[in-house]
Formats: sequence, structure tokens, C-alpha cells
Amino acid sequence: MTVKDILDAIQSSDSTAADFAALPLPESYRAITVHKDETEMFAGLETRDKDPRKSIHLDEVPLPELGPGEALVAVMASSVNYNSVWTSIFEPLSTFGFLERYGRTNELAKRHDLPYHIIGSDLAGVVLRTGPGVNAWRPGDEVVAHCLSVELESSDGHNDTMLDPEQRIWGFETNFGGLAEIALVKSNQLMPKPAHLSWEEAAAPGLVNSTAYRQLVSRNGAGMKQGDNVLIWGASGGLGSYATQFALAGGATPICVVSSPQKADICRSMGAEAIIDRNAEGYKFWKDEQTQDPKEWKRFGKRIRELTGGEDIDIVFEHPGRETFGASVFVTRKGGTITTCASTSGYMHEYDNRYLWMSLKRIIGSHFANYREAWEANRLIAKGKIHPTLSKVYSLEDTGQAAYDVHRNLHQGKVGVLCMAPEEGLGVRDEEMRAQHIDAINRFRNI
Ligand SMILES: C/C=C/C(=O)SCCNC(=O)CCNC(=O)[C@H](O)C(C)(C)COP(=O)(O)OP(=O)(O)OC[C@H]1O[C@@H](n2cnc3c(N)ncnc32)[C@H](O)[C@@H]1OP(=O)(O)O
Ligand SMILES: NC(=O)C1=CN([C@@H]2O[C@H](COP(=O)(O)OP(=O)(O)OC[C@H]3O[C@@H](n4cnc5c(N)ncnc54)[C@H](OP(=O)(O)O)[C@@H]3O)[C@@H](O)[C@H]2O)C=CC1
Repeated sequence: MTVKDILDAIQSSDSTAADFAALPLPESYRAITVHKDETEMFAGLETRDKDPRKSIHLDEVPLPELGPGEALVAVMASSVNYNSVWTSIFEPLSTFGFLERYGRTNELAKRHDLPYHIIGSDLAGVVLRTGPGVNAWRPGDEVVAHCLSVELESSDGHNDTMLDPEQRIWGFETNFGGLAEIALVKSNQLMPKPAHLSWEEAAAPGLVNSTAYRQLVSRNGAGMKQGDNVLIWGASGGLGSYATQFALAGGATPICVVSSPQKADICRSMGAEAIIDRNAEGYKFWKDEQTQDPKEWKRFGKRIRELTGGEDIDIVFEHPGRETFGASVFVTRKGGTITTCASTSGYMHEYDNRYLWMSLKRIIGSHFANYREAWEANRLIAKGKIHPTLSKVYSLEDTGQAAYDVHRNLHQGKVGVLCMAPEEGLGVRDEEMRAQHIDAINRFRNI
């Protein structure tokens, strides 16, 4: 049995659940990996000079054993997330430490502690097998997977599964991720694939859409409401392109920050009106590595007031981190919220705390999303209220280049990867609904 036979079954219109259940599984499959013996390969280089094309490999790997509560999924398409960039440049630390730590927790988790890490935290594909105790899904189901892996043995995670002490991001802190022909997930990562999207379109939103939903919309995040002014950094990037859509769909006003006229056009085409080109306007929040420039925070805030008719920001959607955080805290209105999920430009933030406490602002840390939040975010995609922001699609062989593009900020929106899918455009099951939304679905394509 080969991966090709699985693909034939997926592409055949009359395959049944029983056919998929009866398909023998291959002993091995192709997967994107980083190697444990290469974690020091970029030692001494600046972050921007660490090249994912050198550390990312395409390997033939053995199929992992399937455990209770798990599923093996044939991956038709995946997408590149920034966490795979971090893994591939071994920053801020090597992900093999996560796999070792997970491997120490129990016998079955030992599977994850390998000399290679199969990366990737998104997928769209077809369930091949389910483990003992899985009732909600069966072979042949067309699915997407969110990337929250939890054990839920502790009471801590039972109000909000993100608070589980054994919470991990699949394909980053666990092995057997989505940039591969087959992936291993927990069955409570599975969600229905939106029927009007192709495999690569369906695989694109997952991680960033769920993260933006929790960070901006959910009560666990900023709890955005109608009329809020939302400052969105990187508004046409992975997270930002969904945050912008959530703001617009929720009756808020996005103030989109981007770095080129082309990206400004994309935001405009999504429906945003208030746009700041940080490059053209030349904001320099740091005078040097140690010193910020409050005059620049003020110039930025003045520009925001021009765009909003004199109002300040209710919610900042933060992720660049060190470079922007001081400005983000400053421009937030009295009682407003800075919600942060990342620190791309550096995690040691500095801000003037007087502007936080005297103006009763709040900083909220946010990370991915619980199953319910991921489900709600996926539901909005399935209903055509929020759309994928897929720009370019690469083959599995070219994943290194795809990760390089994201690392060097050469991309727009989301970058897709075909895994088993032999070409783009396959997997659409609801052509009628697709036709209704085709312009929005294609908004980011090939720009
Ligand atoms: C969905 C997509 C998401 C993204 O893309 S996010 C972006 C990518 N992700 C990242 O960049 C994050 C990568 N991860 C990390 O950098 C690290 O993962 C963390 C900094 C988050 C955590 O560091 P660590 O070293 O794993 O663990 P410790 O929790 O810092 O533990 C170190 C020791 O400190 C002890 N400790 C923790 N809290 C306390 C406390 N409150 N008081 C006293 N000790 C504490 C622990 O127990 C432990 O101890 P002992 O070394 O002996 O085991
Ligand atoms: N905690 C979590 O759950 C999650 C965390 N993340 C993290 O969030 C970060 C962003 O991810 P994602 O949106 O997918 O990445 P992208 O690279 O797709 O988008 C980020 C955008 O941010 C802008 N940006 C980058 N650097 C700076 C800077 N120094 N100052 C201002 N703007 C900047 C860029 O837009 P422009 O050039 O147009 O301004 C860029 O396109 C990553 O660090 C990632 O690891 C992502 C998802 C989930």
C-alpha cells in the first residue's frame, strides 16, 4: 500500500467510509522535518540570516503508531505558519527540547521524542484511521485540524483548555505535524472542512484565524465590540488578515498598519479605510537598540487620531513585540486593551508604565485558542463570513522556500503547501456557495 492508493481513494467520487477503513496504511510517508543533529547549524548568525531552506528537509519517515483518542489523517494540503519559521531557525530555542519533555511524560508520548521533528500546525485532509475511544469521527471524513493538543488530566484546563498544564501546539511542541503526507492528531483537534474551499484554501486559515479570533473577539481575549477602534499591526499578514476581517465583520473600525502601498491596497480591498504605511511614514520608535523615542509614539498617535476623527485606540492587536510595544501602549485609549500573542521582533518589551496605570489600560496575553474558539472561527469560514487569505501555494518539496518567504516578510496573507494534493483547486464540494464568495476567496491570490 502506498500514499498513491490513498490519494486514489480520496479522488474517487464513490469511496465510502468502509473503503477508507479497509485501506491498508503505508509503512512510511514523506514529511517536512528539521534534524536534531543540526540545531547548532546557524550558531553566530543574525536571526534574519538564518535560512530555513538549509534546515528544512523532505524525508521519508515511518508511520507512527496510532494511540487512543487519536487519528491518522491523509494531508491534502497544509500551510506555513511562523512557528515553523521559529522551528527551522531554532529560535528562541530548539523545539527538540519540547519533544524530549513531552516524551518523558508517558509511554505513548515517547513516540514524539525522535531525532527528527515533523513540523506544521495546519492541515486539510481525510481521516484514515481513528484510535480507540474515538466516536465523533470516522475514516473518510473530510477535515481540517486545529493545533491545540491537550491531555486534560488536570482540573486546570477544564474551564478553558488553553490553561491545561500539558497544553502543546501540535507540529511545534509535538511531532507528526501537518507539513507531511500523513499527520497524527488528537481527535479533538478535528473540525469539518469548509465545503466551498479547495484543500489548500481550507488549510490556510486554521492556526492564525483561531488565534486572531481568541485574541480579538473572544471574552478570553479583548472581547471586541461594535464601534471599537482596533489597531492591527501587520494587517495583511497571517494573523492580521484575519484580525482585519473580524474587525470589519464585527462592526469595529480596523486601523491597519502595513509596510507597502501594495499591502495597503489589500487592506482597502478587504474593506478597511484607515490604513497606515509604516514604511512610507517612516516611524522609528527606537532611537537606538536601548532607547525609545516617545516623540515617534506621539506622531503615530496623532496620525491615528487623523484617521479616526480624533479618537484613540480601544484595542491593539499586538504581535511584532519589542519594536512596536511601547507605541502600542501609548496610543491605547484610557481603559483600552493591548492584546498580545507574540514578539516577532524581540520578546523583551519596554514601555512607559505611567501610560498604562494612569490611564487604566490592560495588557492581555493570548495564545492560540481552545477547541470551542477554533471551532467558532472555522464555522465563520464555513459560512463564508470570513475568507482564507491564501496568496501563494508551494509543493511539499519547496516548503523551505515557503518558510524563507515568511521569515523574510516577502509573502502576503498565508502561504499554502500541497502535501498529497497533486494540484491546486481540488476538494471543493459546494460550488454554488463558492461562486458566491469567489472574489473574496481569491483576494490575496498571486499578488
Ligand atoms: C500557535 C502558534 C504559536 C506561535 O507561533 S507562538 C511563537 C513561537 N513560540 C515561542 O517563541 C515560545 C517558545 N517557548 C519558549 O520560549 C519557552 O518554552 C518558554 C519561555 C515559554 C518557557 O520556558 P521553559 O524553559 O520551557 O520553561 P519555564 O516554565 O521557564 O521553566 C523553567 C524553570 O522555572 C520554573 N518555574 C516556572 N515558573 C516558576 C515560578 N512561578 N516560580 C518558580 N519557578 C518557576 C520551572 O519549574 C522550571 O524549573 P526546572 O528547570 O527546575 O524544571
Ligand atoms: N501565540 C500564538 O498563538 C500565535 C503567535 N503567532 C506569532 O505571531 C507572529 C506573527 O505571525 P503571522 O501573522 O502569522 O506572521 P506574518 O509574517 O504572516 O505577519 C506578520 C506581519 O507583521 C508585520 N511585522 C513584522 N515585523 C514587524 C515589525 N518589526 N514592526 C511592525 N510590523 C511588523 C509585517 O507586516 P508589514 O510588513 O506589512 O507591517 C508582517 O507581515 C509570529 O511571531 C508568530 O510566531 C502566530 C500565530 C499564533
